Amino acid sequence: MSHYVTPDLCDAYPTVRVITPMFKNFGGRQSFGGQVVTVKCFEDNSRVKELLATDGKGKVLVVDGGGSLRCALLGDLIGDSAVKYGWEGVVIYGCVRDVDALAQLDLGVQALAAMPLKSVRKGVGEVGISLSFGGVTIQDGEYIYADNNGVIVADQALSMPV
Ligand SMILES: O=C([O-])CC(=O)C(=O)O
Repeated sequence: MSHYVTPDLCDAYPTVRVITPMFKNFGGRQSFGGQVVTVKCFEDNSRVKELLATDGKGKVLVVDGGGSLRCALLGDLIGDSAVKYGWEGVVIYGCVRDVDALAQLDLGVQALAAMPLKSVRKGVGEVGISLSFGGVTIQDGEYIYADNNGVIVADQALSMPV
């Protein structure tokens, strides 16, 4: 696990794309980053559950949940699965629940808010497509870095300046 400081990355790589500040840290990792896997789903976390039960080493799942504040797309059970499968973290343009448990996990989690209701699971959602939220477009396979200062996207892997 690498430690990333997004202000230092922004200074070192002026072309990074900075997502509009709106995410909060809910995970046990204060800083995380990796190669992006994209998923777009609205109030249905079927794809999130499936993906976080596949190998995630070096990867961050980026979920465009349409900004819905009406249900959570991730909780402690799916969070446990993400840890088991080696994911670096999850960035959710939407909500999470079981936040006290998420805070104990060796996983980065950034989302808009906590929400106690679960989502439906009807198998609806698209994987690997281009996402746009927070003023930024994110492609599957790009790189994302997050800490308590913000969330940034780059088309190449970044390393901390020495
Ligand atoms: O099961 C869900 O839909 C979300 C959740 O609460 C969990 O991951 O524990």
